[in-house]
Amino acid sequence: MHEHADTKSASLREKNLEYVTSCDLPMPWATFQLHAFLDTVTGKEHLALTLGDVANGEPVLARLHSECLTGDALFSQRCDCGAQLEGALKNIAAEGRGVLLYLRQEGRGIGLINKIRAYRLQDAGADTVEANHKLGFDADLRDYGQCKPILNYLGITELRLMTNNPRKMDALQQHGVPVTERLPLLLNRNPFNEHYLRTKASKLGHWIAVHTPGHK
Ligand SMILES: Nc1nc2c(ncn2[C@@H]2O[C@H](COP(=O)(O)OP(=O)(O)OP(=O)(O)O)[C@@H](O)[C@H]2O)c(=O)[nH]1
Ligand SMILES: [Zn+2]
Repeated sequence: MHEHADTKSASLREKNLEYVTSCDLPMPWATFQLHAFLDTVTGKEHLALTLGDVANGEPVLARLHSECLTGDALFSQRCDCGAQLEGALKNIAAEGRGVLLYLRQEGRGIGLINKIRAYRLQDAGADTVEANHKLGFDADLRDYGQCKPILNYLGITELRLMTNNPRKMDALQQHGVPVTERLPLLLNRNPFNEHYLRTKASKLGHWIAVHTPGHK
Protein backbone atom coordinates (compact mmCIF):
# COMPACT_ATOMS: atom_id res chain seq x y z
CA MET A 1 0.00 0.00 0.00
CA HIS A 2 2.73 2.43 1.07
CA GLU A 3 4.94 1.24 -1.74
CA HIS A 4 2.14 2.00 -4.22
CA ALA A 5 1.66 5.51 -2.81
CA ASP A 6 5.42 6.05 -3.03
CA THR A 7 5.47 5.07 -6.73
CA LYS A 8 2.66 7.56 -7.40
CA SER A 9 4.49 10.34 -5.54
CA ALA A 10 7.66 9.50 -7.47
CA SER A 11 5.93 9.96 -10.85
CA LEU A 12 4.55 13.30 -9.61
CA ARG A 13 8.06 14.33 -8.54
CA GLU A 14 9.42 13.55 -12.01
CA LYS A 15 7.24 16.43 -13.24
CA ASN A 16 8.21 18.60 -10.24
CA LEU A 17 4.76 18.08 -8.74
CA GLU A 18 3.76 17.44 -5.17
CA TYR A 19 0.36 16.38 -3.85
CA VAL A 20 -0.55 18.75 -1.00
CA THR A 21 -4.06 18.20 0.34
CA SER A 22 -7.78 17.70 -0.43
CA CYS A 23 -11.13 18.99 0.82
CA ASP A 24 -14.85 18.88 0.04
CA LEU A 25 -16.06 21.53 -2.42
CA PRO A 26 -19.83 21.94 -2.44
CA MET A 27 -21.01 23.27 -5.81
CA PRO A 28 -24.51 24.05 -7.08
CA TRP A 29 -24.67 20.60 -8.74
CA ALA A 30 -22.82 18.26 -6.37
CA THR A 31 -20.17 18.19 -3.68
CA PHE A 32 -16.84 17.48 -5.39
CA GLN A 33 -13.51 16.60 -3.83
CA LEU A 34 -10.89 19.27 -4.48
CA HIS A 35 -7.27 18.09 -4.61
CA ALA A 36 -4.30 20.49 -4.62
CA PHE A 37 -1.01 19.82 -6.40
CA LEU A 38 1.98 22.16 -6.38
CA ASP A 39 4.55 22.59 -9.13
CA THR A 40 7.62 23.11 -6.98
CA VAL A 41 9.58 24.84 -9.78
CA THR A 42 7.02 27.33 -11.12
CA GLY A 43 4.96 27.65 -7.93
CA LYS A 44 1.79 26.95 -9.98
CA GLU A 45 -1.06 25.38 -8.03
CA HIS A 46 -2.85 22.81 -10.22
CA LEU A 47 -6.23 21.53 -9.06
CA ALA A 48 -8.22 18.36 -9.58
CA LEU A 49 -11.95 18.10 -8.87
CA THR A 50 -13.27 14.56 -8.57
CA LEU A 51 -16.72 13.13 -8.02
CA GLY A 52 -17.59 9.53 -7.19
CA ASP A 53 -15.31 6.49 -7.32
CA VAL A 54 -12.84 7.46 -10.04
CA ALA A 55 -10.29 4.80 -9.07
CA ASN A 56 -12.32 1.67 -9.92
CA GLY A 57 -10.63 1.13 -13.31
CA GLU A 58 -13.60 2.17 -15.47
CA PRO A 59 -12.96 5.02 -17.97
CA VAL A 60 -13.67 8.36 -16.28
CA LEU A 61 -15.65 11.28 -17.72
CA ALA A 62 -13.02 14.03 -17.80
CA ARG A 63 -12.29 17.64 -18.64
CA LEU A 64 -8.77 19.10 -18.82
CA HIS A 65 -9.50 22.77 -18.38
CA SER A 66 -6.84 25.42 -19.01
CA GLU A 67 -7.10 28.44 -16.75
CA CYS A 68 -8.89 31.45 -18.24
CA LEU A 69 -9.43 34.02 -15.50
CA THR A 70 -11.40 36.33 -17.78
CA GLY A 71 -13.75 33.57 -18.93
CA ASP A 72 -13.88 31.38 -15.83
CA ALA A 73 -14.21 34.10 -13.17
CA LEU A 74 -15.07 37.37 -14.92
CA PHE A 75 -17.85 36.17 -17.25
CA SER A 76 -15.98 37.23 -20.43
CA GLN A 77 -17.86 36.46 -23.61
CA ARG A 78 -14.69 36.67 -25.72
CA CYS A 79 -14.23 32.92 -25.37
CA ASP A 80 -16.21 29.83 -24.43
CA CYS A 81 -14.18 28.88 -21.33
CA GLY A 82 -16.60 29.81 -18.55
CA ALA A 83 -19.49 27.96 -20.19
CA GLN A 84 -17.26 24.93 -20.85
CA LEU A 85 -16.12 24.86 -17.23
CA GLU A 86 -19.70 24.98 -15.95
CA GLY A 87 -20.96 22.54 -18.60
CA ALA A 88 -18.24 20.01 -17.83
CA LEU A 89 -18.94 20.14 -14.08
CA LYS A 90 -22.68 19.77 -14.71
CA ASN A 91 -22.09 16.76 -16.98
CA ILE A 92 -19.88 15.13 -14.34
CA ALA A 93 -22.49 15.82 -11.64
CA ALA A 94 -25.22 14.30 -13.86
CA GLU A 95 -23.19 11.08 -14.17
CA GLY A 96 -22.20 11.18 -10.51
CA ARG A 97 -18.61 10.38 -11.45
CA GLY A 98 -15.77 12.19 -13.17
CA VAL A 99 -12.74 14.43 -12.96
CA LEU A 100 -11.86 17.99 -13.97
CA LEU A 101 -8.23 19.09 -13.95
CA TYR A 102 -7.90 22.85 -13.59
CA LEU A 103 -4.52 23.51 -15.19
CA ARG A 104 -2.80 26.82 -14.50
CA GLN A 105 -1.70 27.53 -18.04
CA GLU A 106 -3.51 30.81 -18.55
CA GLY A 107 -3.72 32.27 -22.05
CA ARG A 108 -2.63 29.00 -23.72
CA GLY A 109 0.56 29.29 -21.69
CA ILE A 110 1.48 32.97 -22.21
CA GLY A 111 0.00 34.17 -18.90
CA LEU A 112 -2.75 36.62 -18.05
CA ILE A 113 -0.94 39.90 -18.75
CA ASN A 114 0.19 38.71 -22.19
CA LYS A 115 -3.31 37.40 -22.93
CA ILE A 116 -4.68 40.89 -22.22
CA ARG A 117 -2.00 42.31 -24.56
CA ALA A 118 -3.17 39.75 -27.14
CA TYR A 119 -6.80 40.79 -26.63
CA ARG A 120 -5.81 44.43 -27.27
CA LEU A 121 -4.18 43.39 -30.55
CA GLN A 122 -7.37 41.48 -31.38
CA ASP A 123 -9.42 44.61 -30.64
CA ALA A 124 -7.27 46.23 -33.35
CA GLY A 125 -8.02 43.47 -35.87
CA ALA A 126 -5.59 40.57 -35.30
CA ASP A 127 -6.95 37.08 -34.78
CA THR A 128 -6.03 34.96 -31.75
CA VAL A 129 -3.10 33.27 -33.52
CA GLU A 130 -1.73 36.44 -35.18
CA ALA A 131 -1.88 38.27 -31.84
CA ASN A 132 0.27 35.58 -30.18
CA HIS A 133 2.78 35.78 -33.03
CA LYS A 134 2.96 39.58 -32.82
CA LEU A 135 3.88 39.21 -29.17
CA GLY A 136 6.62 36.72 -30.06
CA PHE A 137 4.86 33.55 -28.91
CA ASP A 138 3.77 30.40 -30.70
CA ALA A 139 0.01 29.95 -31.05
CA ASP A 140 -0.22 27.44 -28.20
CA LEU A 141 2.46 26.91 -25.54
CA ARG A 142 0.55 24.51 -23.34
CA ASP A 143 2.11 21.35 -21.95
CA TYR A 144 -0.07 18.47 -20.80
CA GLY A 145 2.82 16.53 -19.25
CA GLN A 146 1.52 17.03 -15.73
CA CYS A 147 -1.81 15.31 -16.44
CA LYS A 148 -0.67 11.69 -16.38
CA PRO A 149 1.01 11.77 -12.95
CA ILE A 150 -1.92 13.72 -11.45
CA LEU A 151 -4.49 11.30 -12.91
CA ASN A 152 -2.35 8.37 -11.85
CA TYR A 153 -2.16 9.75 -8.32
CA LEU A 154 -5.98 9.86 -8.25
CA GLY A 155 -6.16 6.26 -9.50
CA ILE A 156 -7.54 7.26 -12.93
CA THR A 157 -6.30 5.20 -15.87
CA GLU A 158 -8.59 5.93 -18.86
CA LEU A 159 -10.57 8.99 -19.89
CA ARG A 160 -13.78 9.80 -21.74
CA LEU A 161 -12.68 13.31 -22.63
CA MET A 162 -14.88 16.35 -23.15
CA THR A 163 -13.01 18.49 -25.71
CA ASN A 164 -13.10 19.93 -29.24
CA ASN A 165 -9.31 20.21 -29.38
CA PRO A 166 -7.40 17.66 -31.49
CA ARG A 167 -4.03 18.91 -30.14
CA LYS A 168 -5.14 18.02 -26.64
CA MET A 169 -6.07 14.51 -27.82
CA ASP A 170 -2.66 14.13 -29.54
CA ALA A 171 -0.78 15.45 -26.51
CA LEU A 172 -2.51 12.98 -24.21
CA GLN A 173 -1.68 10.12 -26.54
CA GLN A 174 1.97 11.22 -26.60
CA HIS A 175 2.02 11.33 -22.80
CA GLY A 176 0.48 7.86 -22.56
CA VAL A 177 -2.97 8.78 -21.23
CA PRO A 178 -5.57 6.52 -22.91
CA VAL A 179 -8.73 8.27 -24.14
CA THR A 180 -11.51 5.77 -24.93
CA GLU A 181 -14.01 8.35 -26.18
CA ARG A 182 -14.14 12.02 -27.19
CA LEU A 183 -17.23 14.00 -26.25
CA PRO A 184 -17.78 17.42 -27.85
CA LEU A 185 -18.27 20.40 -25.53
CA LEU A 186 -19.77 23.18 -27.62
CA LEU A 187 -21.30 25.88 -25.45
CA ASN A 188 -21.87 29.64 -25.41
CA ARG A 189 -21.36 30.46 -29.03
CA ASN A 190 -22.16 34.18 -29.23
CA PRO A 191 -21.49 37.20 -31.46
CA PHE A 192 -18.45 38.18 -29.35
CA ASN A 193 -16.65 34.84 -29.70
CA GLU A 194 -17.82 33.74 -33.16
CA HIS A 195 -14.60 34.98 -34.84
CA TYR A 196 -12.43 33.44 -32.09
CA LEU A 197 -14.17 30.06 -32.49
CA ARG A 198 -13.84 30.23 -36.28
CA THR A 199 -10.11 30.92 -35.95
CA LYS A 200 -9.76 27.98 -33.57
CA ALA A 201 -11.41 25.79 -36.19
CA SER A 202 -9.45 27.11 -39.18
CA LYS A 203 -5.99 27.69 -37.65
CA LEU A 204 -5.83 25.42 -34.63
CA GLY A 205 -7.87 22.54 -36.05
CA HIS A 206 -10.61 22.47 -33.41
CA TRP A 207 -13.62 20.32 -34.19
CA ILE A 208 -16.13 23.17 -34.29
CA ALA A 209 -18.68 23.41 -37.07
CA VAL A 210 -18.08 26.66 -38.94
CA HIS A 211 -21.39 27.98 -40.13
CA THR A 212 -21.90 31.02 -42.28
CA PRO A 213 -24.51 33.64 -41.33
CA GLY A 214 -27.97 32.44 -42.22
CA HIS A 215 -26.97 28.78 -41.95
CA LYS A 216 -27.43 26.95 -38.68
N1 LIG B 1 -3.16 33.54 -25.97
C1 LIG B 1 -4.49 33.51 -25.95
N2 LIG B 1 -5.09 32.63 -25.13
C2 LIG B 1 -6.43 32.61 -25.12
C3 LIG B 1 -7.22 33.43 -25.94
N3 LIG B 1 -8.52 33.15 -25.71
C4 LIG B 1 -8.52 32.16 -24.78
N4 LIG B 1 -7.28 31.83 -24.41
C5 LIG B 1 -6.81 30.79 -23.50
O1 LIG B 1 -7.04 29.56 -24.15
C6 LIG B 1 -7.19 28.54 -23.18
C7 LIG B 1 -8.41 27.72 -23.55
O2 LIG B 1 -8.10 27.13 -24.78
P1 LIG B 1 -9.15 26.79 -25.89
O3 LIG B 1 -8.37 26.63 -27.16
O4 LIG B 1 -10.28 27.81 -25.85
O5 LIG B 1 -9.78 25.47 -25.48
P2 LIG B 1 -9.08 24.08 -25.28
O6 LIG B 1 -9.12 23.83 -23.80
O7 LIG B 1 -7.76 24.01 -25.96
O8 LIG B 1 -10.00 23.14 -26.12
P3 LIG B 1 -11.38 22.53 -25.69
O9 LIG B 1 -11.03 21.34 -24.86
O10 LIG B 1 -12.05 22.17 -26.94
O11 LIG B 1 -12.10 23.60 -24.93
C8 LIG B 1 -7.26 29.22 -21.84
O12 LIG B 1 -5.99 29.08 -21.21
C9 LIG B 1 -7.53 30.67 -22.21
O13 LIG B 1 -6.99 31.56 -21.25
C10 LIG B 1 -6.56 34.34 -26.81
O14 LIG B 1 -7.15 35.06 -27.59
N5 LIG B 1 -5.20 34.33 -26.77
ZN1 LIG C 1 -11.28 31.74 -22.16
